Amino acid sequence: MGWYHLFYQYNPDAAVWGNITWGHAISTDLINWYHLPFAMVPDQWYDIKGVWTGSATILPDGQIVMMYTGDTNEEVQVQNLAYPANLSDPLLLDWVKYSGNPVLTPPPGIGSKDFRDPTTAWVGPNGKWRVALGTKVNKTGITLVYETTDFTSYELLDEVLHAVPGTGMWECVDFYPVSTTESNGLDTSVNGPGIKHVLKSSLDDNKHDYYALGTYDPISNKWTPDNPDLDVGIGLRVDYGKYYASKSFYDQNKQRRLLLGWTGETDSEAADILKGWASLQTIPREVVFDKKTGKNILQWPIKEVEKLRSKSTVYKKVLLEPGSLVPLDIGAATQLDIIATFDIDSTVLEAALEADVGYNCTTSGGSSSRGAFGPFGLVVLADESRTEQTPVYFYIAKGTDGVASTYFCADQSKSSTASDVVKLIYGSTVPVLDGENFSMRLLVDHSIVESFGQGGRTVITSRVYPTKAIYSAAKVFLFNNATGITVTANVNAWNMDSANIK
Ligand SMILES: OC[C@H]1O[C@@](CO)(OC[C@@]2(O[C@H]3O[C@H](CO)[C@@H](O)[C@H](O)[C@H]3O)O[C@H](CO)[C@@H](O)[C@@H]2O)[C@@H](O)[C@@H]1O
Repeated sequence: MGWYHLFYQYNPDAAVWGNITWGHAISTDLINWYHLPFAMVPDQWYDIKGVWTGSATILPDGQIVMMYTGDTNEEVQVQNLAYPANLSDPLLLDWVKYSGNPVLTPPPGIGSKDFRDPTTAWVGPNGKWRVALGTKVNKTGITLVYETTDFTSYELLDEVLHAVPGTGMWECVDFYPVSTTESNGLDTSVNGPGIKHVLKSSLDDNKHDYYALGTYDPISNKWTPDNPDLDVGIGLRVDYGKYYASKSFYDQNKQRRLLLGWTGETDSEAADILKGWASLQTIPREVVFDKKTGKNILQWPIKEVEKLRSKSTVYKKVLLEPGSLVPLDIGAATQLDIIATFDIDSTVLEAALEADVGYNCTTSGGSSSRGAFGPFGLVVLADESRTEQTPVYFYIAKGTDGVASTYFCADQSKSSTASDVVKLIYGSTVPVLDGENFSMRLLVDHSIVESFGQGGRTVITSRVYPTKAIYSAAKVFLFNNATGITVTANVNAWNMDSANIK
């Protein structure tokens, strides 16, 4: 009926985790939101210690089944059901917990605190619904699958969907198909030729979201990664910054798969308590398979965010000599959408024998550390003298084998003069194919910078806490700190209006 519903983990009592309740917000465009009364509170023995993560499944007859983890009075993780009290209410204000809860308790061999976060259900080859859950046995992260016809009684399938030793507890598992040939998203039950499946897990041990592409055989209920060296939890990350417990859903009206993610704070808990809130939802992202590389997903801010764009400033062919810094005059630079491309003379790169072998964003000296072919990119949330700044950049390294690798990094080391803030340098490699220039898109919004490298092949979410580079004092620069290449930049920057949150 035209509304997107977001249900989220919320503590009504404090800006720290606890008393977990289901917050509820609605939107027609996923950008402007209305907060509604809580959908569910911890008030039953089977969820009194918390109404934890769950997922909705919309059945063919329009019924909505909500399955969620409850933390019981004895701190056992169980799975429960809830339904909208009135399906014809477009706001879905009231939720009824199923009288037969819990519908699932930890099976033999699974710890009572290691059994949570049911996925949206999909239909198996026998017509039965399948639901996946995260768990661990010893240090092996595992996805279990249950089958059901009515969502009230379940059978655990013998085969686990997937398991990866050493990855620990898998939280908020997400499992969905992507088309390798079409650009539209797919409903969760779709499978067949031209389809790969993404398996995503949030690793409790290091609080990062990992994914891998693979093939799902519904007969054996086995998912096999395309590249076992890049398996779930040991390979690609959904986001290389502060980003966790993301979940996707299929937007049937616009035939796209959308991803919502949680970004916590990287300042102190005391600061969160003082300001009275903590954590953000990132701008929703559309997810597709990267047909060019065939090896990763692409994440891109939903089209609707562009409605917030106001004044546009364009810079064409800005020449960035080695060591240069160019201010961009775009007014108050705290709410921005910036797209920038960078061209280099590739013959210089080809002629080089090796450069920065073993480069790593996190252990590098950041944006001020100069190499032959990087860093170059944008500096955002900077004050005039750049005592505070958040650079986002590319860095090209060349191995002894002559192969060049490009890194996409975000450097928070000088993002704030405040002392109680984590200031890491985030990032990873990003595939840049022959003939492509280097491209990035940044969404800047006061204390968050969402950076999308090469069309969303590598994504980094940064939380930053500038004290000087705020409001009209916030500036943007182009920079090239490489010693061996001149870079030509093209930029389109939009100042962004605020979203309406009511
Ligand atoms: O709210 C519970 C749901 O959230 C998830 C995924 O984020 O689990 C989070 C988790 O950690 C929270 O509790 C910790 C204190 O016990 C706290 O330190 C942390 O900051 C919180 O996010 O909740 C469980 C239980 O505490 C813990 O094992 C997780 O890491 C999801 O799995 C839950 O459904």
